[in-house]
Amino acid sequence: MRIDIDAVSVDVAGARLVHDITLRADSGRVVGLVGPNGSGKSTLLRCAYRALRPAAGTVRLDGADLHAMGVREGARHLAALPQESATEFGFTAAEVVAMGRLPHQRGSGRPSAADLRVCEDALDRTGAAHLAGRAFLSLSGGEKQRVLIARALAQEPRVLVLDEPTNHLDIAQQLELLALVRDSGLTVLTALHDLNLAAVHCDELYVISGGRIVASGAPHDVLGPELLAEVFGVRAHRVPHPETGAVQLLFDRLPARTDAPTTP
Ligand SMILES: Nc1ncnc2c1ncn2[C@@H]1O[C@H](COP(=O)(O)OP(=O)(O)OP(=O)(O)O)[C@@H](O)[C@H]1O
Repeated sequence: MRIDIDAVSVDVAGARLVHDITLRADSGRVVGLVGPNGSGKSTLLRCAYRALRPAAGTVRLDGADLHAMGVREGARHLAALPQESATEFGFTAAEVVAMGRLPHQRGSGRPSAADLRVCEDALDRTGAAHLAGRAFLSLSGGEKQRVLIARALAQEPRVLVLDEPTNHLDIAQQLELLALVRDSGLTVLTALHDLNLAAVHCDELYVISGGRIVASGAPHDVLGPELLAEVFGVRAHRVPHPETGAVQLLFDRLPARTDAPTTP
C-alpha cells in the first residue's frame, strides 16, 4: 500500500509547524524522515497517523483520504509507533499488544484464539514474548518500545508509521528492529535520528528543516557534507566500512556559526 502526503501543512496552537510537505512512500518501501530536533518530524508523522488533522493538503493510502476514512478502517491499514504514548497504564504487555487487534474485532471485543496467536507471534518477532505477563509500566524503556512495536505489528497493517523506533534500544536491538521492519515487507515511514542507520536501512530519505522538506532521494545522494553542515551544523566525513565498503558518516562539530541570531 502506498502512502502519499500531499501538500500538507499543519498548524498547532495557532502556529504553522509544517509547511506544504509532499512525500511519498511506495508499497513495500522504507522511507526515512530525518532532521534536527524541533524540525517538525513528529508533527508531520502525527498527521500521517491521524493524531492531527492537516490545515491543508491530504494524506492518502492508495489514493484514499486517510482523514476521511472511519477510524477502524484507517487502523486496519496503518499502525503507528508514536514517540510518546500514555494510554498503557494498568495493562500488562500482552494486553497492550492485544489492543492492536481492536480494529479487526467485532461484537464482544474479546480477542479470539486467532487474535491471540497474532499477538503471540508479534511478541515473538520483537523478542518480547517473555514480557507478556509484566505490567507495561514496570518495563524498561527498551522493553516498552519492543512491546509497542509488537502492538503495531499485531494490528496487521499495510503501512507502518514509526516515530524514532530505535529510541531506548541498545545498539544490537536497534539493528534487529530495523532489520525486522525492513523484512516485514510493509510500507514504512519512519523518523530516525541516527543518520548512519537511516542511510543503511531506508530506501529513500526526506530531510526536514524548519517544517519544510529541504532534500530527498537515495540516502547517500542526500546526506552530502554540504547539506549536513547546513541542516545539522556538523562537519561530516564519508568513509568506507572496512568490510562491506558501505559509506559511513563520521561527524565533527562545526565551529559556532557567526551568522546565527544573537540573543540580547
Ligand atoms: N503543541 C505544541 N504547541 C506549540 N509548539 C509545538 C507544539 N508541538 C510541537 N511544537 C513545536 O513545533 C516544532 C516541531 O516539533 P516536532 O515535535 O514536530 O519536532 P521533531 O522534529 O519531531 O523534534 P525532535 O527531533 O526533538 O523529536 C518544535 O519547535 C516544537 O516545540
